[in-house]
Amino acid sequence: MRLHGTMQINENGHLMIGGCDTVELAREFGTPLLIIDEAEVRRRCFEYRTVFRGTGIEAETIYASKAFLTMALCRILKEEGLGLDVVSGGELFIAQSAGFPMDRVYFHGNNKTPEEIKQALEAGIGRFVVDNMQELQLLNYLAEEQGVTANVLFRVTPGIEAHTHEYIQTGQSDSKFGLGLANGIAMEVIRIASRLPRINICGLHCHIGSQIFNLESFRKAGEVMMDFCNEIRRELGIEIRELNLGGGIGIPYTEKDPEVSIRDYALIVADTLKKKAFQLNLPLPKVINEPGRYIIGPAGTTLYTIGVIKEIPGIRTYLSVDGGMTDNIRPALYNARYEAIVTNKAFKDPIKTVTVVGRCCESGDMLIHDLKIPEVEPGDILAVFCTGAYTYSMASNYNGLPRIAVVLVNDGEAEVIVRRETYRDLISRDQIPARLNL
Ligand SMILES: Cc1ncc(COP(=O)(O)O)c(C=O)c1O
Ligand SMILES: N[C@@H](CCCC[NH3+])C(=O)O
Repeated sequence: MRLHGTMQINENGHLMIGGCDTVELAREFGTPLLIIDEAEVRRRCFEYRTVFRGTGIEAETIYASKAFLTMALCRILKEEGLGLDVVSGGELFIAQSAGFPMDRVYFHGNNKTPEEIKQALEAGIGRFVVDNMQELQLLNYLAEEQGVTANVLFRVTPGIEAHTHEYIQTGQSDSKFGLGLANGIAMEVIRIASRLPRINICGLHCHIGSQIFNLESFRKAGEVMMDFCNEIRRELGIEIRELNLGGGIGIPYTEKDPEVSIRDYALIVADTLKKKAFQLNLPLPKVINEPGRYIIGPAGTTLYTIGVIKEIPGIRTYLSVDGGMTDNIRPALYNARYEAIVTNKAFKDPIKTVTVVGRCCESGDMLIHDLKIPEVEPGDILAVFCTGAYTYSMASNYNGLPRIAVVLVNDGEAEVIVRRETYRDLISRDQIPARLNL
């Protein structure tokens, strides 16, 4: 069992995070509860932001909001000097509301609406990551209307299949994202962009997928992108100065997963770009990294209260908790694996294997298939590790379950950064047509 970030077990055998006793946190704030370890978020931001130092490559790190975004997190990211990748007007609005510096915002998405593009232009965001020809034309038109210029990166699908779950691969040619390299569409769109008055071409972007452990995929992506920079210079006479290599570094959810070193990642990227730049006589581009999971995943832990324990003799023990696929869809969606401990019995030896399930009306609502735990009883608290990324941000109200609260812990202090939803929230947007009045 791997403990993450500031986790410790105290003398009572309770799990501590950020100097707070998780058993106390469960009592004070209720469960399910997502705990974010602030020091660990900051440490990971710092690590990413400084990892290219000494490689001779200029680098910038922007956090992929889709992994988890709240206004408090925006403030932390701002202080840590990161930028922000947003994929919707909604994520942009959260950043705007938190006073995040707009010039550090990158706007992604394969189907941005005219309203979202206008919102982003008015906000004065740093970069649009243009995904397709329609968007390019629309962006130029709307920028013209506002009398501004849009700074643009082009999202390219480099034709690389990263070794990860097929639902989270994005770099292959047959993808809804980005401009194809092999079929010439990327070059064609950039050619058109170079003639559009309101488009300022800053660079290229690619993102080959998520939860990737094999760093060689990033080497290949770097090579393909540098070759493409060379072609652009040859055909259009444009020098590409910014290269966004996306996110996607994998994290160890369980002891079986390897731990990827972002130092190794930075060395591979720097080595690849330097070699290619030398070979092709190209300027070294600035590298932009876009991690989501790496920054927030291990910094998050979800607390649940154990409820019904159902033993089917000779087959299995189901241990039900008070959350499930509504606060963490990943096991159901990607067959994702997690580790957990009973936080009030952390010193007790495991004596049996159980299947941890949620409370939704779905047989697929499983959180952990085989968890070894000590003797437990209803009311014990289960802490599931590494749940910061793509959990709260993918949460739903399925089965009328209110979304869970999020608490930020640091140095023995715990503060709510997202309050728990109430039943009132569940009906707050409902309207009853007058004809249905009683
Ligand atoms: C364009 C883009 N950038 C960055 C990310 C962040 O990926 P990860 O959380 O795996 O680092 C994603 C998600 O896969 C993405 O689609
Ligand atoms: N939501 C996914 C990753 C997809 C990232 C977005 N491109 C996950 O939980 O692993």
